Amino acid sequence: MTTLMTSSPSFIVAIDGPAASGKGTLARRLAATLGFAHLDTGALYRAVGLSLLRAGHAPEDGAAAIAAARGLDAATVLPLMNDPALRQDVVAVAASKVSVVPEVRAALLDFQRDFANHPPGGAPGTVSRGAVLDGRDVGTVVCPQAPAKLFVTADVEVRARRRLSELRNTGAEAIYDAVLEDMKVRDARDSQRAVAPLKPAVDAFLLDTSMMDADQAFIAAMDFIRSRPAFPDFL
Ligand SMILES: Nc1ncnc2c1ncn2[C@@H]1O[C@H](COP(=O)(O)OP(=O)(O)O)[C@@H](O)[C@H]1O
Ligand SMILES: Nc1ccn([C@@H]2O[C@H](COP(=O)(O)OP(=O)(O)O)[C@@H](O)[C@H]2O)c(=O)n1
Repeated sequence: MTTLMTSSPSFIVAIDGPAASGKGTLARRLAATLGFAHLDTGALYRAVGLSLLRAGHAPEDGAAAIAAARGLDAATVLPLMNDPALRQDVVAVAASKVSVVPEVRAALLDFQRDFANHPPGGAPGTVSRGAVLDGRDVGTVVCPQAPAKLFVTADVEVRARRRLSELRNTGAEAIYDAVLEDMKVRDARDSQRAVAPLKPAVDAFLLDTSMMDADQAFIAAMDFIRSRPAFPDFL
């Protein structure tokens, strides 16, 4: 990852979209190509959901969710990012329930903004020249000043098939109808909540990946990012 000792502003790529639209796959590849740091903001909400489930609380328990979100810091969250337990469907559902609570969202905001503005480099104490964050409200709330915003989507049936094969590849037992239904309920909850609902930023580039493979989505996203006036000339 590129390191930098100057104080040039971080170039932020904000990627939002519904479940299994391909935003995480795209964000990881963009970050690797550009030499930027990557933050999967959904993993923060999943970490709150998972800690509630592990402590035996219902995901609807707002007070427990607020306490869990306030207790997360970089030292606890970053090692959790690759924990396979975060990827379970039950954790995704819990994440979407805790993410409705405004105090939970507020508790996670500073961490996300700090990551975007001071993205960590590959070695301790270094920073990257930019950051790619993916989630639901990165372009609208977390980093509304980001020079490159993308809204990645796909038909819900396509997304359900993608998530089904992803779950089955991890050895989980999953049924298409149940995955599709869960996804519809989660999409509705994410889009209809009062605070930071899932929606494209007004200046977001809309990328419908229903008929695209991951390579085609990557090429379209890179073309858009390179076309942004603030795109750094060192890349
Ligand atoms: N454009 C694409 N076409 C087909 N499959 C894709 C595409 N992008 C991602 N996938 C696959 O779909 C699944 C969900 O992608 P992911 O990036 O995790 O979505 P999200 O982060 O939006 O939930 C993964 O198994 C991934 O490999
Ligand atoms: N920036 C974000 C990211 C995720 N979330 C919530 O966290 C849940 C899990 O997010 P995710 O990105 O890990 O989910 P997938 O898109 O991978 O299925 C979402 O359904 C949202 O409810 C959010 O509210 N805001």
